[in-house]
Amino acid sequence: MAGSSVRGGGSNRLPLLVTEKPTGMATYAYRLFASTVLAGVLLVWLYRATHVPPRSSGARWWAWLGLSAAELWFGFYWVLTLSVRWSPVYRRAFPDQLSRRYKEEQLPGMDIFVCTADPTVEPPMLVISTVLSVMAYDYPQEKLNIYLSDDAGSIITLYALYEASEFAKHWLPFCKKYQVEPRSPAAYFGKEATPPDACDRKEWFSLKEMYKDLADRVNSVVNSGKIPDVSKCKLRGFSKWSENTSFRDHPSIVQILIDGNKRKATDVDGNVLPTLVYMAREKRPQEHHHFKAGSLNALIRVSSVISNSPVIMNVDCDMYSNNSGSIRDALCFFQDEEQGQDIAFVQYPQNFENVVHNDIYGNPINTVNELDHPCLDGWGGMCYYGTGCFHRREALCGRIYSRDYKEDWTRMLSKTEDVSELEGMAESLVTCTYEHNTLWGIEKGVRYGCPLEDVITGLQIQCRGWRSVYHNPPRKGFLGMAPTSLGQILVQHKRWTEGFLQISLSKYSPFLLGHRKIRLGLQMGYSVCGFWALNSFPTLYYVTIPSLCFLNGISLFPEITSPWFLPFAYVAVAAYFCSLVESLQCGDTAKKIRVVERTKDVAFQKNHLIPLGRHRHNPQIAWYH
Ligand SMILES: O=c1ccn([C@@H]2O[C@H](COP(=O)(O)OP(=O)(O)O[C@H]3O[C@H](CO)[C@@H](O)[C@H](O)[C@H]3O)[C@@H](O)[C@H]2O)c(=O)[nH]1
Ligand SMILES: [Mn+2]
Repeated sequence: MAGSSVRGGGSNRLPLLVTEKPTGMATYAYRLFASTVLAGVLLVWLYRATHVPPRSSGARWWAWLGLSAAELWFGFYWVLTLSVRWSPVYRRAFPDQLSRRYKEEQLPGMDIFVCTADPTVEPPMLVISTVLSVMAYDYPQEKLNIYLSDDAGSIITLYALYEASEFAKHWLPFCKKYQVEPRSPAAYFGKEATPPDACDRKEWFSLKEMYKDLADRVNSVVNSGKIPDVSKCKLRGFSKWSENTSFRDHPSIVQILIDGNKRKATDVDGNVLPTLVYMAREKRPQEHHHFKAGSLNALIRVSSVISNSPVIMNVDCDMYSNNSGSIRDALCFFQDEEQGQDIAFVQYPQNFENVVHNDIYGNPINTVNELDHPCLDGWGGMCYYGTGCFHRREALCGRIYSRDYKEDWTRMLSKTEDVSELEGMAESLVTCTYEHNTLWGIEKGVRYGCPLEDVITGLQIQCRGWRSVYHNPPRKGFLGMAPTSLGQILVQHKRWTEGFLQISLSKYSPFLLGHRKIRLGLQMGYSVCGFWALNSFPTLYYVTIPSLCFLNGISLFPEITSPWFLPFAYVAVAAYFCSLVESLQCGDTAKKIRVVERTKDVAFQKNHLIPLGRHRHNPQIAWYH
């Protein structure tokens, strides 16, 4: 793919990042092809306009009218899709250069947010495996701060997190010593049945055993619904739950499980551990909580008094870090002197671990990951889709981009020593009423009031002058769970398409909100998803009406011997052929089979990890190999 490339960094230094474009030849060939299709589309429109049957032909006239409208729509939609084919860019980061340029102590602090909402569909073991995977990033531990938002306000999740904080003391040094990948213990032990050569066998088995014990303890608490009394003495937070507490009605709870500042918070090798915080914002039945957007905004505020790092990363609890180098990769973008100034966020693709190569439901979304997103990036604005994304805190909190703004990457919060004072302060920021009459959810933080809050948030950030980039390294940054049954897929797609359509038809449409603020290509790029749902009407019309007319002897298309037949045939064949080639190039296969149940190690899963049949996307399959 590499054609021309733009280098970042100072002119006499090696770059932190390189931006590559396809070769000139490939681009011109595609554009030439696209113009022939455009000519075909115009001819189809011309045919429809010049061969309208007389009004008196009744059904034929009506069918003709509908068909013309459908073809007009398809043509318009195809023009929109040109924007996500036009000029892809591919980014490469050079973390080695980052470490050459900056000493470890000069690297910025990093706040990582994990969201969970329901311990029955997102089992605590899944949540803490994700938490452990992000705690184990290859990054100075004293600069890492992990926050878990629990929208279920579940004491069991806090208990699981407490267990995870103890296990981390063994897991983190082990990961570092043996360069373990991936660093989610569930995914790692699920994949590796025996110790790799580099590992000390005894150490490996004892760690695996320790993990099994942890899973046993957590799962037995999940099953009994009661946490052991001895654990209760260990954390102040446990006392916040009372008889009347429910997930819809409870006070705010902030518990710092590991205080990275404290000397005693060290792993078994004596290295500091990352800060680990549990948060359940206050919930009252009469107050709206704004779902995930509300919890992300609460996390932004809580973290602002505990660590206030200039970079924030967020993941869903079912999406673990699969690459311990992602933080350093992302920093190459923010810290590049030439290209990084105006970057607000770096979005990683959504990849799934539970799909097979020939997935029938198209879950791997290969063309979107390999082509659409690089094109959005090419227009200066990859969208934000809610997980696997690194944000500049200032941009997320509403700052308008200006050339003179210089980020102070090394800023540190002068921390209050007293942990319970800090917790109290943080708790006061996540009460139900805190956001009343503020700009939270409007101009600040993640937007409220729309099913795709993340996409609008990203668009708003771009409208404030910032740019965003897409990074898709060979070793995937994050792996999540894809829905596996037709029912679940339909529900998810309905939510996405509805959400996108709602945006496109509202005042937040990329054409209105982005007018003169983002490039036309990007507005069109957003609209590809935005208007996707509308395709269903012309498609339904196209597959039913002409067939019905055909059965009744009403002709709507040119005779095969007529020259007008050519544009119809060409447009159809060219469009399908092009999308087949694209899919194959992006890693799809022509074969499609169903996601298969993984039977490997089922006994291990059953006994030691998550009770099967709990995860919402995956009722039949345990969520790891
Ligand atoms: O009230 C809520 C509801 C959800 N979540 C969390 O939000 C995440 C995503 O929710 P989920 O129901 O799993 O939605 P998906 O459809 O799987 O998520 C996709 O679509 C969402 C809406 O665009 C994005 O926010 C997600 O990042 C993206 O993975 C999960 O971690 C939940 O725990 C909360 O924290 N609070
Ligand atoms: Mn999900």
